[in-house]
Amino acid sequence: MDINQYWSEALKIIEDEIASSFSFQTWIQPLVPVGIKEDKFIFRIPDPIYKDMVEKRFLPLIQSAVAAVTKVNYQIVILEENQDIDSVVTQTQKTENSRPELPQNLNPKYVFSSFVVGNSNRMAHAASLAVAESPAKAYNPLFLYGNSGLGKTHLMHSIAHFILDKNPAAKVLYVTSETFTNELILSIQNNKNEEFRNKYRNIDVLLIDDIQFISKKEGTQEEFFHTFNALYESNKQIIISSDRPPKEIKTLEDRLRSRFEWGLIADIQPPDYETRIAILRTKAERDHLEVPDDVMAYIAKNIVSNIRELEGALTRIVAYATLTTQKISLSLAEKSMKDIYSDSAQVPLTAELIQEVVASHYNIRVEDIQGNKKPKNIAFPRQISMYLCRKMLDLTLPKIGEAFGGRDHTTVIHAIGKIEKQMEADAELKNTIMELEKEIKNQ
Ligand SMILES: Nc1ncnc2c1ncn2[C@@H]1O[C@H](COP(=O)(O)OP(=O)(O)OP(=O)(O)O)[C@@H](O)[C@H]1O
Repeated sequence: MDINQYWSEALKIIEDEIASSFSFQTWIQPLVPVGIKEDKFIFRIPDPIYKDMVEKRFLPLIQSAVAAVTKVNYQIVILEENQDIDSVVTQTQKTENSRPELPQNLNPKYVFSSFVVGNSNRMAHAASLAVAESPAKAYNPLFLYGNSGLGKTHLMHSIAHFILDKNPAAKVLYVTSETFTNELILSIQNNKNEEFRNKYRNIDVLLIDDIQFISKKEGTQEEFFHTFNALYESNKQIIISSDRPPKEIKTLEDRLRSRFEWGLIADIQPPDYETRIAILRTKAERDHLEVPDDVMAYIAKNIVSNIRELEGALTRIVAYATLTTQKISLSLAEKSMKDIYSDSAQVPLTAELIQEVVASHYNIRVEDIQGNKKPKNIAFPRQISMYLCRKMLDLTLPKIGEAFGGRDHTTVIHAIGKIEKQMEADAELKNTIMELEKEIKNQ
């Protein structure tokens, strides 16, 4: 078994042990196993703010699950954000292992061959391929934009894989703008600005995801401006993604906006019906699933604007069939999707909807939930709303922060952690939150 297989077996054990599936999704699923070195089973976590919480609450459980699967009592190590995997092993092993490793934050499944091309993404796909084939020669920068869940990250990782396959020595760096910001702040705090600059300016290809989040951060914009110039002037490729085009990113400095427009801007639109069906077919084939055509058609008709949700619906139907030991059929699909999609066709599930329901329950105004006021009678419902947004919506932490008046993602994670902990101790609160969740679903 390889490390990923070990981890997927261990995950099953952990999932059985953790009572709350939400805790499992929030704290355990983001862990990415990256290597077994000597007596250590090593993970990376996409956001450093999770590390502390995972170590405090779940380390013994992770350790025993890994031991049960591997039959070895590994020490569990979660890497620090900038920590290199080699820094946790001894010198002897380092020399044996000199082959460059794939950047750990690239998803191996996000490659060009698994990307389904349709009218909605043809241009973005062609531009990405051109950039991957001739970095810094075709379009520089390449700016990809589109709504959530439409394949921007998939295309960016595909470019990185393609370049690395052709030239394993290429220095390719993929980061989210959130990581860029966090690393910049850390470098300032620790007086390591030189190191930060070396890291970001000494590369061949920089891919930076979700750039819209630097819009309110002047210091980050300043640093990114210099990073951009240094790379561009030394003829290095820059690829940027955002949920909107440069001209719609508010409070972005003009000098950055104009640079983003220097190269090629390509948008990704929601897929048409045929592409949605093709994506579902590809997924079913890849996962060796037998899914009747009418079931595919049912999913593709109901989920139109987000590919992550499209794939999620298929997964849900397959899971439902397995759990209830039935064959996948149209009626089973209808039943399994009823909870989420029946009424939501009229009122889409959004952060605003969650804020409205919570505000009305606590008798406060939605604007207060979204605003900055600190009294407990407002701050507490706000934290509950953040928790529910994370639980019920497919939104990243920065996107939730944005829905609450542009708050930082650390505030969101703090709120989620706090509400989770209080729910464990307070059955009444748990009940209230479950009722709110039901009410939101029934809107
Ligand atoms: N054309 C496609 N073919 C196959 N799978 C796709 C396609 N587009 C998106 N997907 C899949 O949909 C999911 C969401 O895509 P991705 O994470 O790239 O979206 P995104 O645009 O970066 O969203 P966000 O802005 O929320 O980060 C992924 O699992 C991805 O593999």
